[in-house]
Amino acid sequence: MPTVKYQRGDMVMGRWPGSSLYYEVKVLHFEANSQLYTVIYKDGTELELKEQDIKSAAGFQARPRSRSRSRSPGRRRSRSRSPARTTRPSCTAAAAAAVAAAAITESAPPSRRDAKLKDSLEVRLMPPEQTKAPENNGSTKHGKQEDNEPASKVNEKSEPEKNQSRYNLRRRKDDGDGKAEAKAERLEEQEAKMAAAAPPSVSLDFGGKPGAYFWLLFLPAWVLFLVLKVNQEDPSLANFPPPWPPLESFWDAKALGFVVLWILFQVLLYILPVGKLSEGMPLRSGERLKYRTNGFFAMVVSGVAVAAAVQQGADLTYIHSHFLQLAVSSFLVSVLLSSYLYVRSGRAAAEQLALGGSSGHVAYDFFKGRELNPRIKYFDLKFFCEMRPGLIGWCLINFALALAEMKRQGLEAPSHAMILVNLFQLLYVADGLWNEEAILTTMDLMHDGFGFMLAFGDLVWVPFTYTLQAYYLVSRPTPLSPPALAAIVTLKLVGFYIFRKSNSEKNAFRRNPSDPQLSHLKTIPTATGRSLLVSGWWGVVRHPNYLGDLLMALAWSLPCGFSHLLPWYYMIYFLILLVHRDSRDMSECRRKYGSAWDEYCRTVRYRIIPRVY
Ligand SMILES: NC(=O)C1=CN([C@@H]2O[C@H](COP(=O)(O)OP(=O)(O)OC[C@H]3O[C@@H](n4cnc5c(N)ncnc54)[C@H](OP(=O)(O)O)[C@@H]3O)[C@@H](O)[C@H]2O)C=CC1
Ligand SMILES: CC(C)=CCC[C@@H](C)[C@H]1CC=C2C3=C(CC[C@@]21C)[C@@]1(C)CC[C@H](O)C(C)(C)[C@@H]1CC3
Repeated sequence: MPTVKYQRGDMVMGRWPGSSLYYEVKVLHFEANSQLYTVIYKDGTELELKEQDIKSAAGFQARPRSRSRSRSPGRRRSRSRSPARTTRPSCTAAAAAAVAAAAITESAPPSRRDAKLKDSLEVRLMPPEQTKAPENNGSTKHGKQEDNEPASKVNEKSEPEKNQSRYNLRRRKDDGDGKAEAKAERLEEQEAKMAAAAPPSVSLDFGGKPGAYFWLLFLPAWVLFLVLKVNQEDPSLANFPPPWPPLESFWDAKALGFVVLWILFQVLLYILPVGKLSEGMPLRSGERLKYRTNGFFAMVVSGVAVAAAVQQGADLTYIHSHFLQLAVSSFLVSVLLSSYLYVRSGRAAAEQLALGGSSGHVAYDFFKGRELNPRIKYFDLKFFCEMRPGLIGWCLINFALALAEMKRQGLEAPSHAMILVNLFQLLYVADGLWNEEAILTTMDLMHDGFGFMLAFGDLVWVPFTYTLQAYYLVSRPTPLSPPALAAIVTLKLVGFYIFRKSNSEKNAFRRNPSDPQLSHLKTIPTATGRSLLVSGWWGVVRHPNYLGDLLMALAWSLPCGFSHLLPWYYMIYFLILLVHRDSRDMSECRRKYGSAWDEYCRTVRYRIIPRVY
């Protein structure tokens, strides 16, 4: 039975991942299964550390002040420059990177010095509060674009503070020992392993364990409610509950057949060796997965196939008349898929699990998803489900609903409102698939596990609730005046512009921070080595992409008029989803980036809507 060396509340020295620096940390928790301690640094960053990365404070000595002045400023200057411009580092991680660099260059043997220095700069160590340099003048304020200070200058400025909290980086027994180099290598290996391990969930979102049960029951029930509601002649809220159809009408084997065929058809298009192979963001293991980003191709081929089928006499209005059965069939597929995902996640290695999905509670983990990138050979299940069957299916259903409207209302062509809804949503999906690579830097792909929430969201929620506006219009003619039409189109285009530009800016920056086209942007360095954009779109609000998306959502509902709440459902749901996503992302980024995130939030004060929220 292993003993727990450090107890909750103990103040100890914790090594910062990727560096040899130790900072004072408080032990919050010990997880027996993973043998990891959750510790909190003074800047609020929480990390999981192995026992060997924790030392008692007595094993350290404060670093003598005089030695840090002996380095060559010229050399440090060249190394401390970041490819993308950064804000002045005096009170941020860059200062600590310089501090770390200084400390390491003194203690490492000359042959390893450069590599160590480079490593520490790449890591951009975030100091605990007391290592920060003083906020010396107004020019250090973020938002001002300045060159990086040479490391020496930063060090000298922060010297008084540094001495309170900097510690000798080497273990004492390494002093003067010729084997230091080999030890450093072993240390680096340990660091890599530590970074790869999946820490257990620290806090559970979505209401935790009881929340998981709630969502597992509520989400399918809500889709059923909406589908039944939109079929009511008078879908007003007062007309409640919607009539319950006979049990046998929920099931149609042919509908299940169509759903399965559609998914298989999309699988076939996905695996065709057509289109670019894009690299995902680095995983905790350092690996970068490859994704076949041929979504736009898949959409075009699907469109041609559907058109050919209609030409051959296929009646797409079947989708309208069997909406409920198709939704139920897709639900069954999503449950089977989620069960498979949950079972296979039991065999996944620790570093393949999402940080938030390994609570150990079956319902929660089933709902949230455990495995980050479940794959069958090169077939990435999460990426495929998010971008193909449901998303392209959404357009197919919208098109079928336009045909159903013509049939139901005896029209030669779809109504203006139906055309707007179809074109707007087609543009949204086509854009998502055209820029498919950008999905690789979104929360779902980078952080969320693949479980019921996303499987159901991708296969049921998107195709059967995002089409409600078109479904609503099938039997409810909604005339639009030319000025209303023009105003709605303008709103859609403005929203789309903000959405696309901001998403592309972040994606380009995450892929290549030194992209010359982004060199005008100001950034805040963080302890993880990644920077945060603090100007451009991401300097206006913290989620400019959500703002654009919400404006587009408004433009999708407006063509349906104000007679009922039902076509406004997407707008309301989306507002709640994005506000919740924003707060999930805030806590995740706070955990990841510590005080650099706080600094970003101080600089960019509003979350989604400038000057409002
Ligand atoms: N139609 C729909 O149903 C839905 C649409 N969407 C849309 O999908 C798109 C992606 O959304 P989502 O995945 O939620 O979130 P984002 O694409 O906004 O990704 C958030 C991540 O971006 C990074 N980031 C945050 N701030 C900065 C910054 N200042 N500089 C650089 N990187 C930053 C962080 O990740 P890191 O630092 O780790 O890179 C953060 O975790 C959005 O346009 C959204 O509107 C989303 C949900 C549903
Ligand atoms: C309530 C519930 C079941 C929520 C699940 C949420 C999912 C429906 C959404 C999570 C993120 C999504 C994204 C898109 C679709 C909806 C889901 C899956 C998206 C693919 C739509 C097209 C966009 O262009 C996009 C690629 C930016 C977007 C990415 C996020």
